[in-house]
Amino acid sequence: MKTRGHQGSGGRGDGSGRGRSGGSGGGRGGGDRSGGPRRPARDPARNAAYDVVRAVDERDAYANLLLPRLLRERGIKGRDAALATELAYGTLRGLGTYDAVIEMCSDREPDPDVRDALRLGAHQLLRMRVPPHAAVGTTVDLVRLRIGQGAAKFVNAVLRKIGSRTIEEWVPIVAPDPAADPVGHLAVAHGHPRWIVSAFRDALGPGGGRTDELADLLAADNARPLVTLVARPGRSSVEELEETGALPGRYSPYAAYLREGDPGQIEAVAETRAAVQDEASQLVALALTRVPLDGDGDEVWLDMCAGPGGKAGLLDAIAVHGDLAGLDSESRRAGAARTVDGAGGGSDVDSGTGVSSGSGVESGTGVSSGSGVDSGTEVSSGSGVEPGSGVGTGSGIGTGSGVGTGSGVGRASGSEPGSGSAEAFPGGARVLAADVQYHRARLVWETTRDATVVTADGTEPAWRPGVFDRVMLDAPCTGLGALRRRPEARWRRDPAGIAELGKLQRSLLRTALDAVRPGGVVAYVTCSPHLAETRVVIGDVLARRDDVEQLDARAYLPEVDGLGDGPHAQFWPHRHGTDAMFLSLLRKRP
Ligand SMILES: C[S@@+](CC[C@H](N)C(=O)[O-])C[C@H]1O[C@@H](n2cnc3c(N)ncnc32)[C@H](O)[C@@H]1O
Repeated sequence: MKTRGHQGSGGRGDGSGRGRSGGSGGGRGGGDRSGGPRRPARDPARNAAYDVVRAVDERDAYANLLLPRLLRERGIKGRDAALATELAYGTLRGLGTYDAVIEMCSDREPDPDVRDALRLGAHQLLRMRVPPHAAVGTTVDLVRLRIGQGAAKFVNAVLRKIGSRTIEEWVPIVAPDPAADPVGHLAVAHGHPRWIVSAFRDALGPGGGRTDELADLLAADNARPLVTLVARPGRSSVEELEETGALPGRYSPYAAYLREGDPGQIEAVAETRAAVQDEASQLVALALTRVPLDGDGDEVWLDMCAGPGGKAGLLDAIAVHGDLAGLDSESRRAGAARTVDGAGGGSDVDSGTGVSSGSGVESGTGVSSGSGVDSGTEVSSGSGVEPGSGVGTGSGIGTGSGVGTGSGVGRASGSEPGSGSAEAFPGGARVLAADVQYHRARLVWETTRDATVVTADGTEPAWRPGVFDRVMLDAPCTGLGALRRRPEARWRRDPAGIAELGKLQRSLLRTALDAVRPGGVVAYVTCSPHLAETRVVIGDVLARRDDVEQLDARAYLPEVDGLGDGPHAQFWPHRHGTDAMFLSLLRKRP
């Protein structure tokens, strides 16, 4: 994983001169490795952190998947686990800054394995409260054990030089002059690729794009996020989560912050009545359910890109049980909802008989002709929608019948819409959750209760146009809004990928708008504030159609300030403590 190419324009600031490494002056120190890497004998936290940083660098491993596995396999717990986590994630977040300092302090390009050890040492010296002698000593020990004596000498010399200054002293030396190149300066100072800092500045906009606010945003990206839980309405409650030590959320009526511990150990989470979900992710789903619809009916909702199921899990619960803690139902739902009158024509949601003639979505037996999901298609394992194969009645994943023979993700029995609560949405609603990837659709199936789940490509819809009352399009995106959760992600993203994603986002938005009925509403959501994935996509798609009206999304989130100038709503880590989630609400004109 290279970082330098993404950084500011360099700038050896005050010209203080390159440090000399001293020592044996080499990455590997004369090839004294004896028979491959030795087994780490001690300091399990640093060894685990080093292994994670190496794996990310060498083979593009995902730190947030690998680290928990290593901790488990090696029996690393408690303070050691916390130390390993801080070392690995902090090092990966700060790579750009540390590489600039390492470059200044080395007389040659270190070998990749040595460079990773230097990064680990630099993080301890510059951003952790590890005493310098311990930071240097433990890193040198690790290098001696894992790489060799010569490399250890080199690392010792470079780390001593790094430790001779604080991070505040290093930044002016290694980063470009902030007056001449503010973006380049912030990129190095806060360890972000330059193009991402630029994109954030653009997204913060003229009022918010002040350098100090940009710096706050980048700093928030480097802070470890709180684990936020969602208590799915009708299935769990914030009070239940509070009993486990969690604190109530700031904005979402369903949010609770976990102060410590493994969320998987919480009973409500284990039973999928609650889940880990960023607060902004909860709020964009909630906002979609709060928009009054024009016209009759509010019973069939589509989550078009549902995997792994965070928003689908909440929508599914609200659909069945109502927004138990949100706006009152009158203001939320101006449109009169039809009551569900059992199976048959005219009813959009029904339990027990599948998606049947004239109907929308239903749990139970799959998808049949004349329904919300077209006949002639099969939603099949791993391959999205295969045309021409019909919809069978074989078993889906889990119990009962699914969509397509042995292939879809189905549900054996639906509960009666609205059956869980007297305060249910009038008439109840049902969610069809789709994802193009079978394994992600499966995760949706595991986390939802009443939703019907299918593997389907949203760009080639397996459903008829105009059948859904509400559509959630949580589009595939760069994820630049969630960098604090994925420590290495910022170094992996490539601005070149945005154009390709943009095509997919436009295509999905067009089909989402086609899928919703006149008077219904679409939420276009990204976990990225990048304008090319947000406003530009909306602008391009709406420029080509006159049947869509853009709503002021902020009006449906009255509990949240600072969402921008509208009509979109943009969350920010430094303002809201959430991911930088973007929401646009679009109504199909009646
Ligand atoms: C941002 S994620 C959705 C996150 C999800 N809504 C949640 O809250 O957990 C985007 C999802 O879109 C899916 N996806 C990508 N292309 C798609 C397509 N053409 N049709 C349907 N889903 C697609 C991806 O597999 C991925 O699961």
